[in-house]
Amino acid sequence: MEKETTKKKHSRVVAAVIMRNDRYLCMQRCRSKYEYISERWEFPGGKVEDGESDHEALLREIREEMDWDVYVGRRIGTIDHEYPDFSITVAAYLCRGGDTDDFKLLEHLGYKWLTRDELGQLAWTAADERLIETME
Ligand SMILES: Nc1nc2c([nH]c(=O)n2[C@H]2C[C@H](O)[C@@H](COP(=O)(O)OP(=O)(O)OP(=O)(O)O)O2)c(=O)[nH]1
Repeated sequence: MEKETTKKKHSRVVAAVIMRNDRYLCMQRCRSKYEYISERWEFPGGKVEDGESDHEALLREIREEMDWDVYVGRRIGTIDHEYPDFSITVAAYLCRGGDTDDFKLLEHLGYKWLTRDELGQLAWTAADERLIETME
């Protein structure tokens, strides 16, 4: 009974949907204790810290994960998703990076630039699968 009433931890997450020409930057997460996100594909980003704006969080996360500076554009979607152990609200922003891949994979296993039609080839996190469905 106790377990059923225990509230899951909720986090606010920002994700950078980085476009170059007609391609999207897709990043593969590392192994995780949660099998449902382990090695899944995602848009780079992470949890928003207290007192931080989405914009600040995105710039900080992309620097931490990729040592890269991006231009953050408009918000393209917000998804509330409940995973078995926690829940998140992901706000996705359309972003642009430089013209070359001069970033590092400090926290990811790999990356791919894919067109909208190719995105379905990857094993995305469940939240991102829903986000991608909403993208034209
Ligand atoms: N970064 C990112 N996280 C996502 C996406 N989709 C999705 O479900 N998530 C989930 C996976 C994680 O549980 C959570 C983000 O946490 P994170 O581990 O990437 O961020 P963080 O570095 O701030 O977290 P932490 O390791 O310090 O706890 O949101 C996405 O597109 N990008």
